[in-house]
Amino acid sequence: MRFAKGHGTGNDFVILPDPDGVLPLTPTFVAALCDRRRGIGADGVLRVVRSAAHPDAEASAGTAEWFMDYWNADGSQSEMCGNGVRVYARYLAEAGLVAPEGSFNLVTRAGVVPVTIGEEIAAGMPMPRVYVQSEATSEGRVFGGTAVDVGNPHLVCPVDEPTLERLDLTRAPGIDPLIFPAGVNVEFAAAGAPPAGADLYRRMRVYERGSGETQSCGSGACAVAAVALDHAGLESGVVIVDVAGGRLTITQTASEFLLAGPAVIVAHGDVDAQAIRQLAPSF
Ligand SMILES: N[C@@H](CCC[C@H](N)C(=O)O)C(=O)O
Repeated sequence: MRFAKGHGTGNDFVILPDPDGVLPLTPTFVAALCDRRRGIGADGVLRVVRSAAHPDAEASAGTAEWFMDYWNADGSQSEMCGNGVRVYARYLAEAGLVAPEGSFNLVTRAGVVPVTIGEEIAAGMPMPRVYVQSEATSEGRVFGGTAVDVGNPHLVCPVDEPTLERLDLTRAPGIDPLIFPAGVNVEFAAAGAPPAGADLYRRMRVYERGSGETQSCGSGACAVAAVALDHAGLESGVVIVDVAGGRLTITQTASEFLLAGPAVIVAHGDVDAQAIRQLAPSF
């Protein structure tokens, strides 16, 4: 089975080219593929499939040719993956499936996302909805936070820099299942001085639903930026969000919420699906 490997600010993905939607992907197979010792290893899987060939995207096939079929490392699916969109776009461009520069639309489970390819890749994310206060718990500490929907669910907890540094995210933070019945991605964010050209600055760590602590989460950075702008009373602005794997720039205007940053493809190869199947017998 052909695959590529790519990442956006250290958020890494196995990319499976499957234009006609014939690969019988299952949660156990995806989890085995993402296993960092016995599989290829990744935070998630991006199946590259035509919208017309996937039941979750058929309705948008007239608007956009390609569908991002995103899976978390544990085999669950999510509505949105901001870094996934950007890495997927880089893959399409390098494979000659879209123009190497310029804009096109990509279907996701959270709707159609406009993407612009240049040195960096920018995704026009769904407008965030900042909706309720909640809490996360970690190592017996309770952190107040704000729930944000960016197509997928997030809980953004402001912390100071020493706390951010010390947090143990090897275990999932506790969350309120009544507010987040389908789980939630939890971001911890510390404020700092904005670099030139930015209105606000945050450093962020994230525990992703279905993947654990990752080096970056694009939709999480958007959620952090949305809360930062909201708390600052700004309806538009540029927010720089630094993550372990690099820097993301989020720009809110009256009509757009843009997520921009690097996205690279680092490898192409063949994976032995039979060997993966032995880890995941139901494939
Ligand atoms: N890393 C992604 C988000 C992936 C999905 C998330 N784990 C979820 O379950 O919602 C990003 O870059 O946005």
